[in-house]
Amino acid sequence: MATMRKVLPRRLVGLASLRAVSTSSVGTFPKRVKIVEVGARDGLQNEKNIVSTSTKIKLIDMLSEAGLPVIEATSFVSPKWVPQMADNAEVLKGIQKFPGINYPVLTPNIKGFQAAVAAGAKEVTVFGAASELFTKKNTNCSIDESLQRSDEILRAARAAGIPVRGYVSCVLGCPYEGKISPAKVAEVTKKMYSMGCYEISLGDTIGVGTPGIMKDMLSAVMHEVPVAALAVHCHDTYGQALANTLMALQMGVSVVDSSVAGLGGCPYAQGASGNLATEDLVYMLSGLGIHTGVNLQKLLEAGTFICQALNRKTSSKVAQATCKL
Ligand SMILES: CC(C)(COP(=O)([O-])OP(=O)([O-])OC[C@H]1O[C@@H](n2cnc3c(N)ncnc32)[C@H](O)[C@@H]1OP(=O)([O-])[O-])[C@@H](O)C(=O)NCCC(=O)NCCSC(=O)C[C@@](C)(O)CC(=O)[O-]
Repeated sequence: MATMRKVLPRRLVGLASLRAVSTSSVGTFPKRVKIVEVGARDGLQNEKNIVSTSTKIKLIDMLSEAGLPVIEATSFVSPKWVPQMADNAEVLKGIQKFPGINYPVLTPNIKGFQAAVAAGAKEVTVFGAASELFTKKNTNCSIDESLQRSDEILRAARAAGIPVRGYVSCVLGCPYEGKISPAKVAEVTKKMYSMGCYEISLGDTIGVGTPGIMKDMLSAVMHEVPVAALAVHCHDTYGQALANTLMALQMGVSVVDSSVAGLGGCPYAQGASGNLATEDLVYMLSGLGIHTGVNLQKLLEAGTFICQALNRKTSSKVAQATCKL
């Protein structure tokens, strides 16, 4: 390694180590992981300054070039609540649709679903939470009402042949209620699954979880919902996102949400910081010999592009390491 450092610029040392796939036991890790890239939606929704539509479109096109299999494109929420997503239809219509890549969009109610379909959405995502107070702050309703809204969308989507993904937020803690019981997470996740969500992403919305809490929560949820239908979505506020994700992988989860450059945060979750950086996730999975289909170099370019557009430093450790020549 010391020799490599002398010969190769630091940027390439990192990339070279990616090729040195670990031959040690990977235990029960999945052979493949599907990455759901949420940077263009979760990453940008919290930005105070409005990002131009053309920048959003270019970012998504670059992420498509990098080979991400699922890219959340935007959300059809109320522009009064999240002004940054007001150009949802233009973004969805403007992006290149790569064959084999899904571009789901968030829909909070039937109005959002209808607007999404009119703009050409082929997949939508409903979102709820395991916390009453967060649900109220985020969508101005109770958990039950939120589930009813999701159910209405699921019925309409079924009739239109549109697959629906689901989110459950605050699975490892809530900014307003604090601790959330694994039983409550399991209950809400089970309801969403029974209503017809093909996959449910469990969100550590404010990034307070640690691997032990992730294990307890997932154990409870996996009693109710098959692990093949679960994903994890970790914010990195306390630097635990990669460790929490690794725990989930060891427990059989093979779908992981992440955000290019570690962008992210929910405007209605006080204290929420960025997501797990996709670059860091891809680097770790690659080192474990787990297939993602993502081209790290192109992903890094997408991260550089959006950070320059936002005039901010990347939160990805891999991007930081590979840029300092
Ligand atoms: C759910 C509502 C709409 C309720 O908001 P409300 O104010 O109770 O709704 P309303 O029905 O009274 O409507 C208010 C206005 O919004 C309009 N409206 C109503 N719906 C829509 C729509 N779909 N699209 C466009 N416009 C809409 C509606 O027409 C009306 O307009 P007005 O008559 O005043 O001119 C609102 O609370 C909302 O949009 N919330 C979304 C908040 C949000 O986007 N949060 C971030 C996403 S969740 C997240 O980030 C967490 C996650 C997923 O990443 C996972 C994790 O980390 O845990």
